[in-house]
Amino acid sequence: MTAKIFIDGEHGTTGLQIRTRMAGRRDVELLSIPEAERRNQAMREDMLNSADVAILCLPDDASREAVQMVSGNNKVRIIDTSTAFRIAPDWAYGFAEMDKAQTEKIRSSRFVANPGCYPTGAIGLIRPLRAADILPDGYPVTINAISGYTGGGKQMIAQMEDQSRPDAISANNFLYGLPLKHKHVPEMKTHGLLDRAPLFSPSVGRFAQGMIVQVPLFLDDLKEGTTIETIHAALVAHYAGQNIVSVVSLEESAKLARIDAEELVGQDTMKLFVFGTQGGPHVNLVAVLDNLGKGASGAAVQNMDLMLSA
Ligand SMILES: NC(=O)C1=CN([C@@H]2O[C@H](COP(=O)(O)OP(=O)(O)OC[C@H]3O[C@@H](n4cnc5c(N)ncnc54)[C@H](OP(=O)(O)O)[C@@H]3O)[C@@H](O)[C@H]2O)C=CC1
Ligand SMILES: CC(=O)N[C@@H](CCC(=O)OP(=O)(O)O)C(=O)O
Repeated sequence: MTAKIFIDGEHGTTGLQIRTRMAGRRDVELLSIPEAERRNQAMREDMLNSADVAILCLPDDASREAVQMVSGNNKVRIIDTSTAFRIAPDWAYGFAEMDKAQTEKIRSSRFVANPGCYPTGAIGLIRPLRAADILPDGYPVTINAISGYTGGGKQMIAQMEDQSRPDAISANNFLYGLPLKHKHVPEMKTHGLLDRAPLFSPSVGRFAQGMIVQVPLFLDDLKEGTTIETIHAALVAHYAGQNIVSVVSLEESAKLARIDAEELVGQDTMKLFVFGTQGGPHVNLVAVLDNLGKGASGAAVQNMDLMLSA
């Protein structure tokens, strides 16, 4: 059977990349609204209620409004890429690899919240260490990250690419989220299984896509006896049996002089690394992903495929 899919926000950054990933597929039929009508409420409502799966690629408020539009419809299933429902208890968090039970939750859920791009890296690194009791209660987790500028959607893309705009950004690399209240912190805390909100400092570089997320740790403050090897082994065990998240071997990581934020551009996978020196006091956990791949559009398609396999 062909599943009807409607991408609300199909002409935006995330929506367009989902459409590209669906091109040529025969198992799905894309319902579509012309770009000029993208904010036409009646057309959106009609499409939302005609779909088997609706993928919302909208700002938070518009996502909430879209969910309202299908409130009388108990057939359509929703994948929301915004921040609106990521810690809502009746929504499944769409990161299948974060936990052994998550695949089934996504498969059987009507409402799936696609994770944020930075949280995919951060939760991917932190949650296995919390689940294995390596990262103790109260540990002051810090998360530093750099994203390609497409992470800021159409507006930031224009600000970075069109220097004639009055609001053009000329910096090649900038820190933001300076009040330390980024919208991703609640989901990092909840799905990272943290008892204390992490301190998150994001940044943007002058490259379109790609991302590095770092979680540096002091070994002395982790579970007694923790080493770079035990951390690496916990990550390897956590991600065994799937092929989306890979953990790079310690030997391979030790040979690297640099990590490239653009390494996985165009791919829907994520790589995790554990850096440090054997016997040393610190480790740096690092995730590399495409903000629009496993960080957004690629993850949405993975979630859709799981839902359609129910
Ligand atoms: N870019 C990224 O890397 C990631 C994005 N996300 C999330 O995905 C969602 C979409 O982001 P992104 O694609 O980057 O954003 P864009 O700004 O690139 O695209 C958003 C699209 O939604 C449309 N839109 C905005 N408001 C409404 C409305 N009220 N009704 C109908 N359509 C509307 C916009 O139209 P118009 O052109 O008229 O404004 C645009 O086409 C956001 O919630 C974002 O947080 C998640 C992970 C990563
Ligand atoms: C570079 C940049 O601006 N990134 C965005 C995060 C990406 C995004 O749009 O947010 P979600 O992942 O929550 O959907 C931000 O910091 O708000």
